[in-house]
Amino acid sequence: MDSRPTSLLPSPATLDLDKGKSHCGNSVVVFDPSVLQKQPKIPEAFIWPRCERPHQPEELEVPVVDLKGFLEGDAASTSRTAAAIRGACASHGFFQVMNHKVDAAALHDALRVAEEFFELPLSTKLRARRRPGSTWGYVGAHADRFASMLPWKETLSFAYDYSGNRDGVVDYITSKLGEEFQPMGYHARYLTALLIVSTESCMTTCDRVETCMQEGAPKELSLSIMELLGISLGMGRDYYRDFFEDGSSIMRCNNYPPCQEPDLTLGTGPHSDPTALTILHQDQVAGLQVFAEGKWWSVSPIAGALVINIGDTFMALTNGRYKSCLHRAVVNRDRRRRSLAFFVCPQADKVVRPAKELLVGRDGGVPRKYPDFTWAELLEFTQSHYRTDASTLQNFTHRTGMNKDASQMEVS
Ligand SMILES: C=C1C[C@]23C[C@H]1CC[C@H]2[C@]1(C)CCC[C@@](C)(C(=O)O)[C@H]1[C@@H]3C(=O)O
Ligand SMILES: O=C(O)CCC(=O)C(=O)O
Ligand SMILES: [Fe+2]
Repeated sequence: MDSRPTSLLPSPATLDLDKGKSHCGNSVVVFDPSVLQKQPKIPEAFIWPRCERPHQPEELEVPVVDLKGFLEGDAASTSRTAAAIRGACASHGFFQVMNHKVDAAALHDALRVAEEFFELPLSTKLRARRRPGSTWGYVGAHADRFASMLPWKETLSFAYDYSGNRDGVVDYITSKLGEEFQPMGYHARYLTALLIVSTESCMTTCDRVETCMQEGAPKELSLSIMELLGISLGMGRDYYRDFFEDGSSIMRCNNYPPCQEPDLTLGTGPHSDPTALTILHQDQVAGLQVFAEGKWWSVSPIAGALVINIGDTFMALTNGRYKSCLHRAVVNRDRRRRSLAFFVCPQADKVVRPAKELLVGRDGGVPRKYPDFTWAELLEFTQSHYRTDASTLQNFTHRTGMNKDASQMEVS
């Protein structure tokens, strides 16, 4: 007889939250990785349809771009880098960057800090759980929002304010977990700063935190990539840098525990990121897969490199010239996997609209593919109305009635 748990309740690995219901009407359940990772049969809710199930694909050859020359102002190196990025973004939107000035020790520390959080007892983590509609906080398997095809992961997310004020992170952690967790709050603040800051290895950790906070350096890597994207599109280096300068981004730590039936589930389901750009640090355990040329490919970690991918919002800004590509994360039997995703987003109310230079083709005007929208609108759609997948932008367009003749819309 099949002893598979049919639901998440009342397994010891799960817990009723506030005896409540989620906003979609399901019992609110959470999963405890310390129990679930040892269960020989995973609960039904984590099983994905056969057509979505993972396999071991070949490696996708994505360009590994060395940022050294560009960051030092070398013109020849900058145009080679921009050309490599142009090729990747026009086909699948994925590339990796080396010599990005985020030091390896800082990334290692960031993963360790995230791990410290994920190893806390479930009841403690739940004190920091994300509230419906918010991007902040701890989430286990998205069981508060969805009832089936649950992802085999837990996440901790923070809004990342480009103004350089990260005290909100400390306040959030201490208000949810208690004053005794203030050091972890500072670690989390440190973590949000580390991923995108230029640091010098001789500085102590404290010095680095202070530098991040005082000089507002944390946004530099994402804005450097925006410069390269601008150059690669012939828009000049400042165009997207300026657009994203006051951005409102999201930092997310993902923890994918081991799973005894890894072939039946997914760590993160197939989706395109709704955001503009994602900077991803994976630990040394492979798991990221990209759908290109009609099949799934692996994008394995390269020591020292960060994975960059274009999201739906940047695809819309380029009227579809640069692609936001379907990807997912798989899990495995023996090793937990961790990743840090920095989702770069425009300021919430800024209108996302392609520049007129990108609406000119060989034979004249090119019709608009997407309507004007704001990041606040698209974010609200993904959090309240639609589970992010391959067609988020398309469905967002239809749902909001913005599919009126987009080609007639005003251009900037
Ligand atoms: C705005 C966002 C929604 C998600 C987090 C950020 C950027 C990526 C989105 C997500 C990771 C895409 C896969 C599905 C999702 C539900 C997840 O598995 O976490 C998405 C995030 C979310 O809706 O919380
Ligand atoms: O963990 C990964 O490798 C990818 C996660 C991802 O795609 C996401 O969080 O959007
Ligand atoms: Fe993603």
